[in-house]
Order: sequence, then structure tokens, then C-alpha cells
Amino acid sequence: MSIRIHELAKKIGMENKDLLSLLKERNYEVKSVSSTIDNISAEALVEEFASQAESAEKPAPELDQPVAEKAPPAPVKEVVDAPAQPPQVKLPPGVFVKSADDVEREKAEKAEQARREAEAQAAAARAAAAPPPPPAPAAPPPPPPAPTGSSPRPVTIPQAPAGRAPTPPPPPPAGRAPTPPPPPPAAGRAPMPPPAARPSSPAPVPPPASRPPSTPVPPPPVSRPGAAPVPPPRPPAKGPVVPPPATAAKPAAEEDGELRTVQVKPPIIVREFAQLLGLKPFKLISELMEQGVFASMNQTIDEPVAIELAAKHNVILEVKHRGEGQVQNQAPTEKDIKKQKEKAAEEEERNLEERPPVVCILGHVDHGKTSLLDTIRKANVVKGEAGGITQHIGAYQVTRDNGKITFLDTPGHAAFNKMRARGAQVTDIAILVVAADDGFKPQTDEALKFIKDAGVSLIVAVNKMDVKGANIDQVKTQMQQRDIASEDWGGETITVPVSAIKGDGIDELLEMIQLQAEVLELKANPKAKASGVVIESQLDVGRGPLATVIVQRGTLKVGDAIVCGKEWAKVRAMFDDQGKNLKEAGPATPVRVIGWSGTPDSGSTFKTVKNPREAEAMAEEVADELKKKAATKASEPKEVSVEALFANIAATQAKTLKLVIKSDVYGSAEAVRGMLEGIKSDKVSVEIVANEVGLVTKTDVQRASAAGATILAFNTKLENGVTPQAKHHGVRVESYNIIYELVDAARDMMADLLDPELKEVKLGAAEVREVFPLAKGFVAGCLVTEGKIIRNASARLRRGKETVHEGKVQTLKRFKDDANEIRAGLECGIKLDDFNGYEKGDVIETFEIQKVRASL
Ligand SMILES: Nc1nc2c(ncn2[C@@H]2O[C@H](COP(=O)(O)OP(=O)(O)OP(=O)(O)O)[C@@H](O)[C@H]2O)c(=O)[nH]1
Repeated sequence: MSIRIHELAKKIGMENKDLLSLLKERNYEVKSVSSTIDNISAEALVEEFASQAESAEKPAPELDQPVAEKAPPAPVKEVVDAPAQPPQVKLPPGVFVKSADDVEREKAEKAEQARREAEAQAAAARAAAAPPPPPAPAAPPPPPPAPTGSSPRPVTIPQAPAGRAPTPPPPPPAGRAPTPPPPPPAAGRAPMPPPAARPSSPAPVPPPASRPPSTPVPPPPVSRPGAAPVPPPRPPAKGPVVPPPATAAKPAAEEDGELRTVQVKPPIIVREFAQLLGLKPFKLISELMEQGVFASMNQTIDEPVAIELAAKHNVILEVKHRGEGQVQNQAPTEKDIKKQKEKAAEEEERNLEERPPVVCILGHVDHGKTSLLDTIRKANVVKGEAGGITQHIGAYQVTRDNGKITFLDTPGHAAFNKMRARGAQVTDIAILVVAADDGFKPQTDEALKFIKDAGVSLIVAVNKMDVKGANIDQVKTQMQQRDIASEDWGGETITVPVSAIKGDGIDELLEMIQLQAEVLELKANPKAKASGVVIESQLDVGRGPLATVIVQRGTLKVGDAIVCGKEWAKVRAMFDDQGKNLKEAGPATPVRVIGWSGTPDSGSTFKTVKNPREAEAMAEEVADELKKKAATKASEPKEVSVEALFANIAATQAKTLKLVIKSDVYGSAEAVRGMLEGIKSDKVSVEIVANEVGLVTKTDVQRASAAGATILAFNTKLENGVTPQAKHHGVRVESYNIIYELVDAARDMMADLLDPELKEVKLGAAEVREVFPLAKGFVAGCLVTEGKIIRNASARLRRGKETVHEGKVQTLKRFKDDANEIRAGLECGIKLDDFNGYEKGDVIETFEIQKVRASL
């Protein structure tokens, strides 16, 4: 920041050109009145003039003092020798100017008495204030820079910034009238503080660095004449120009030399810092300059500089960083992180509470999983299920005297392997159901593998103990063979014989579950933010996307914002397995949550976040990431080997069954896809155009029509108007409630796409018993031994294993009459076209070629 010279001149009440010449004298690089000087120098000048004005207003007695006592003697002479035409300077109002002659005259008039008085006064002052003024022309060393507060402070003129000629101190130069406050130069002379105790060559005053307060070199000529060693006591402050508020505003503590503590938050701005120290900004700037720091009022200074400066003013500076104590604003160290973790772990440990076990029931199809759960819940789920197959994961909670147990109802069909695997991952205890009359089956082993891989506790329920062929020993033997020997057979696996239908052993089973849970010491922190796993999700026509979740940690509340992969939810409502509205759900509680952005994937984890906005943003991020991944995968260069080329050609020639699948729930959709993708065929492939949950809509029909696909609806209904629209577009829509029926239908559809195969169907056979000559050729007299012989049917003549001729039955006679067909057991005459070489014992077979559906 800078100020133009004419503006500055106006400010200090001086002629433009006078100020210009003064500045030039002081080695400022200024050319005209529109040149600029920096603000710091300008402020110093303003201050300088303000002080002069103050001095000029001092009462008469001061003026009466001998010149020698107010200024060094030499300058007096200089006044006499001053140039005849000094620069015309306009003093600020209130300043009156006296020439050296005036002073002389006045002195003469005052006579001896005044002189004596003055001398007496001076002597008294000398006696009071230490060193007598040296006779030398140079001003005596000023008091140390540290403010004393008790004596008038010399006003320090700040130096010009580096690179610029420093503003010299005011002691008057030779040849120019000094301008001590009282002794004014002759009228018309420049009352300006002459530039110059400077040498004639304007050697710059050493830079600030050379003048730290500690340096023993006497400070540069910073004192104005008014600060002469024996000044009369200053009058009290009169106006805004004097005395510098820096001193006036100093706190009492500092005046007393007491330390005070001041807190400051970075950034430390010069103006604010000056206020804190009770200094005028320019004073602070000047002190900074003394330290070699050049900063304007609005600039900031470093902490160490500020601390040092503050110390100079008896101030202990406490720099308080923003966010101090708030860990998140600082980069935490490893130690911090460790501490935080330890603290969190302690907190977690303190808040841990017992929670119900989460149990899943696994086993082979029809071994009685649903019946078992049904008996436990005392509700008949089996009857409501199409085909008696559990088709999606549900989760339920039962309450016993000594606590709750959470059950996951995992489906039993092979199609639901994926879901079953997930079920095992959420659970603490797995019940492996084995029918006592059937023993271990492939799916029992598969389930056992899931359980082992998931590392969950195992309990074997040997079901159908009421059935006639029940053989628990066989089951226990199979258990032994699989390294899960039953407890009573010397192993560790709890084995409970039950009958889901009769309810036998159910109590014991539940007791065992709770006993096992006790051993496992299942605990969770209900005070934490909720997190858990999505068990199942579906799209409900009325309520939108729903998801059954199990809270694993914390407590989920209505209104919470949760995020789960690319979906998020603000929990609008929660229901338990009885359809009861819940406000909150603690650890191990299964709840159905409403308020989702879409159907989250079953098996994925969810967590609570700060607010819906955050949840949405996080979900969007995941969605974007997934999209990017998909795009990258699509753009990856494909293998172009010859084999790949042929494979591609084969693939394009291969037939494809295109399907749009709509299911009731997400888990079913996945299961259907899994089953369809499992159909192996080299001739036809399955392309799933869409696999979604919800009703079959008109949009689905349009999509299927465009893709040439068939719609398979599983456990779901058709929206109104879908049937006529599908008819119109020629789209086939098939609905199923049983997954294997759906799969069989898909298999047929695939086969239908293939060209039919030609199949030879044997119609009959006849043995040649005689050969009769005819006018033209021969005829074979035969006995029909099998089926029937039909005229014009395709026929072949076999002799032993050899086929001698193939043709058609040209003539067929019963006795002498032509016949269309002759049945087994009857004799007939057969003539094949273009053949006459019949022999006794030959066999004539007739057959037809039928088109049959090709197999996959
Ligand atoms: N006698 C007798 N029959 C049972 C028992 N448990 C189940 N059943 C019958 O076995 C059949 C299959 O039972 P579900 O409970 O549907 O078997 P599941 O294992 O759930 O079958 P999926 O859902 O197909 O995997 C049903 O007809 C039941 O009535 C039992 O303890 N005793």
C-alpha cells in the first residue's frame, strides 16, 4: 500500500512541493507530487509532524529556555547561516514559528533573571535526570527502547523499508535550522524537521537488522530534538496527535513491569496484535522493522516473532491453534490413533451387553427345516408355501423364559445355496437338520461345508424321529465319518433327536441352543451406531423396497440414515416378524425396514451414518464406482486368438433363449438366475435380459418384445393390462410358483429353439417265407412278425446283419387283393420297389422318419 505525495502533504498540512523536496532530501525516490511513498513511511511522517505540532503548542516558558538547553549548540549557529531562501513550509494550525533572531531578541529582553531561572531549572532537571547533556552536537543517547512508561518516551521514527533510503532521524543537519519544538526558525524558514544528522552523502542508516535493541551501538539517530535529555515535563496529552497512544494505552501490569499473559489465535495480524499489546500499529511495525521484519498492518507475522515482541512488552504470548484439542482437525499421530483405538475398545467393552444368538437351520430338501421352525414358532408356515418349499430367507425371533433366540429361516432347495451360505455367515449357531429316515444327503454335506467354512457352532437335529424307518444310529455313524461325532459317541457335536411334526425334543433343542450361546458369550454394544446385515430384500407394490435386516451392533432407530452398498435409507418404519411396528431394534434383532432408495443386495452389510444426505452421497459413490468398473470391464480388449474367433462364430450361431425374469423377492430372483445359468447345453444358451423383483409390468413386456425375450414370472403376479399387451406384441409370459417347474419350462423353451431331430420309428417287420415269380420280377411271400406292414412305407431288406436293399413297399397283397396294411400274424405278399433278389429267411422291416424335438 502506498500514498501519493500530494495526498500526504494535504494530510500533514504541508505544501506539495515542500514535501516533495523534503522527501527527495531524505533520499526517497520520488519525482513529482503524484509519486507515491509506502504507507509505513507516510505514517511515520504524519506522526513526526503531529509531534512537532504538539511541541509547538507547548507553553511559553519552554520557549524561553535557552536554545542551548533545547538543542545542541551547534545548530544555533547553523540557524544564522541558514540559506536565505529556505523552503516555504506551511505549518499545521496552532503551530507558531519564531526565527533564530526572534529568539535572540527575546532572550535579550528576558534578561538575567530569566536566564538564572532557566539555569536553575536546568540544573534541577540535570540533578533529577541522570546524565547531563553532553556538549557534543550529537543528541545524547536516548533511553533504551524498552518503554519505561514513567518518563517521556522518545518517539521513534520508523525506518523506511528495506531497499529504500531510510527515514533519517530528525537532528538538524549542518546548514539547516534545527526544528526543536520550541525554537522555531525564522519566519519563512522551513520548520520541517530537517533531514539531517545525515552525512552529506546519504549513506543509508544500517538496516533494521543492525539495530536490534540489544546492540551496543547507540541506536541510530531516532530521537527528535524534543526528546532532548532535559526536557521539561511534558504537558498532559491534549489531542489525538499526542502522546502516542501506544504508551498511554499500555496496561498497568506492563507499566509496573509485571508480566501478563495474552492468548492469541493464528494468524497473527499486525493490526490486531498491536491492539493486544496496547500499541499503535505503526509502532509495532517499526518494532518489527527493528527485528528485520517488514510487515504492513494487515499482514501476518510468524509466531516466534510475535512471541519475542510480546516479551519485549512484558507480555507472555500463548499461541492457541484453532481446533486445538479437537483431534479431527489435526493429523493424528500413530500414538494418537493407538490411544483412540484403546479408548474406543474400552468404551466398547464397558457397553457390551449380552445379546440373543442368531441361529440358522440348514439341511437337505424335505428333511423338515420349515416344519422345525414352524413348530418352534407355533405357526404353520409350511401350509402357506407353494410346493412345500421355503423360498426366501425370513428371520424370526422367539422368546423363552431365559432369553430370546433369533432364527433365520433359510430355504432348503439347492437353488438357494447362495442365500444359505449367507445365512451361515450371519449366524452364531447352525442347526443341521438330518432326517432320521434318510440320513446325510448331498445338500446336507454342502450345508455342513458352509457351516464349517463360516466357523459357526454346530448342533445336529435328527428330525423325523417319529417316522417308521428312523435310524438315529445311522445318522450318528455318518456324523462320525464326517468328523463331527456326536457328544454321546465321544465327539463334541451336540445332537438332539426331534420330531418337528410331533414337537418332540423341541424344548431340548432350544435349551441346547441357549446353552451353546452361553458358552459363546455373545455380546454386543447396543449404544453404538447400528450396523448389520441385509437378510432379504424385496419390492413391495405399496411400500416400495423392503429389506429384512439383522442388527449386529448398536441400536437401529426409526429416522436413522443407513447406507448399504449402492442403496441407502432413511428408516421410515420398522416391523418385527409379527408385523409389529418397532421404534428401535437392538443387537441380534431381525427387522423389516422401509424407506430404501432401492432393494439392497441380500447378504450385504449396512451401517448408520450421520444423515440422509451423507448416506445418499455414500451410496452414489458406490454406484458410480460400480458403473465405472462395469464400463472398464466392457472396454477391456477381448482375446482375439483363432480359437476365440471360432468360439465367437460358434457362439453367434448358437441359439439363445432370452428371458426377462420377475420374482417376488431378491433372494428368489438370485436363485432362479442361479438355476437357469446352471442348465448346461452346447447348443442353446440362456441370456437373462433382466432379473428383477416386483410385478410383471407393461414395461417388462416392451423390454421383452424389443429383445425377443420370454417373460418368466416367479411367485409374482401380472400388472393389469399386461396380458393383452403381451399378446399384441407376441411376447410369451409364463408364471410359476415352484422353481423346478420354472426351470423345466425354461429347458423346454431352450430345446424348442433347436431344429428338430429326425428319428426312425419302426412300424413292423415280416419274414420272407417263399419267393414267387411274377410276369415282371418276383414277389416275397411273408409272415408279418411285428407291428404292421404299410403300403408305401419305407422299408429295408436285411439278410442276417446286412442291409441288402432300402426302398419303399411298392405292392402289398393279401392273397390276391391289394392291401394298405397287414398286421402281425398274417401272411402277405410284399414287393419292394426296384428289387427282385429276395431269399428265404430275409427280413423286411418297415419304418417311418419322424421329426422329434432336439435334446439340449
Ligand atoms: N413324520 C414327520 N414328517 C415331517 C417331520 N418334519 C417334517 N416332516 C414332513 O416333511 C415334509 C417336508 O418338510 P419341510 O419342513 O417342508 O422340509 P424342508 O426341509 O423345509 O423342505 P424345503 O423347504 O423343501 O427345503 C413335510 O411334508 C413335513 O410334513 C417330522 O418330524 N415327522
